[in-house]
Amino acid sequence: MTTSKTIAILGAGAWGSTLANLASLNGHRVSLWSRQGNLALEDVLKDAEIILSAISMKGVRDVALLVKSYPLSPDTIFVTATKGLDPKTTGTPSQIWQTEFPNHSVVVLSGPNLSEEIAQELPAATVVASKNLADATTVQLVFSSSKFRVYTNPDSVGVELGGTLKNVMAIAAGVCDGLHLGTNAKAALLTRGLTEMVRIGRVLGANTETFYGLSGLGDLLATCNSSLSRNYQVGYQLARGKTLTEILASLKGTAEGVNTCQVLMQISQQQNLTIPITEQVYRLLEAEITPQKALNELMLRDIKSEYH
Ligand SMILES: NC(=O)C1=CN([C@@H]2O[C@H](COP(=O)(O)OP(=O)(O)OC[C@H]3O[C@@H](n4cnc5c(N)ncnc54)[C@H](OP(=O)(O)O)[C@@H]3O)[C@@H](O)[C@H]2O)C=CC1
Ligand SMILES: O=C(CO)COP(=O)(O)O
Repeated sequence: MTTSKTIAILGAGAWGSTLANLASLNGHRVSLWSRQGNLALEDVLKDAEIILSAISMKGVRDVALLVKSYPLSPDTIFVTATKGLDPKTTGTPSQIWQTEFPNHSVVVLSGPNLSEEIAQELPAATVVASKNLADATTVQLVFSSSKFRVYTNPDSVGVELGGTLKNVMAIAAGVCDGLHLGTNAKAALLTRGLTEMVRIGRVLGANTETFYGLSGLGDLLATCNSSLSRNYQVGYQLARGKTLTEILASLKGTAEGVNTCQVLMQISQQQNLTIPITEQVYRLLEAEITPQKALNELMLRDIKSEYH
């Protein structure tokens, strides 16, 4: 346990509300802010020792700029729990927060954390990442409980990218299950998907090892095997013949993989990266191909060594 902290949580969606509850249960003073709530941002930020953002990617920059217009204590720690990439800069949410608040510590929180299971008090684990171990440890203590086990990691880029990149693979996994391709196909997809995540992560400055931990492989397994995942649902319903517009219209909450996939296509062109699974997911989301055609494209690529 740690001394009681004053915590502002920005974003009262599924994840922000769940994290707010975890911190409250540990005895912290938590205020939850969203555009539609009745608390004023200024009041929520006043005295905050920790500001945690669980805003969808599309709102992160606007909210960061809004927060910037209020006075903060120089010791306030930012925590970001968003899993997405910025279409404007191709950067991560933590990079946005760090750019806007260069003198503050920014900690990433990411892991296999389907919020509905955590809200049901089922056990789960996560990672808080920062080069500043003291600040990561502060956040670890805030959230740790018998139901929520929190690890630290110094590789914040790797931890953040694990949670972000797996969303694209979760769309692919949903397609795989929606087409009833079987267990072998799913194992092949997830394993090659992890290779692709590592390939992208390395050019963006992540440690390879991080992708084999909770925030990489762990989150890949959770999200790709659960119908609770919105990204998985997008893929599953595409395979069942729905259009993306129809799916997004009825989806509860945010499926970040749709936007992430577009940003990854930009990154792959800039960095000359080969990301075949992401590319097929992109073409499918753009309605350029059918799920069956995407499968064929992947199966009939040039044969090669597993290490490439
Ligand atoms: N749900 C989960 O299981 C997990 C989700 N995440 C990640 O957390 C993030 C949020 O997910 P989740 O809570 O599920 O999503 P929801 O769609 O449930 O909630 C999104 C939140 O972001 C806010 N928001 C969206 N756009 C803007 C904007 N332009 N300006 C201000 N606020 C905005 C919404 O505010 P408003 O209500 O005002 O629209 C809402 O509070 C995502 O990046 C997701 O990948 C990470 C781990 C687990
Ligand atoms: O990130 C998540 C689980 O770790 C939530 O996944 P979805 O956003 O696909 O629902």
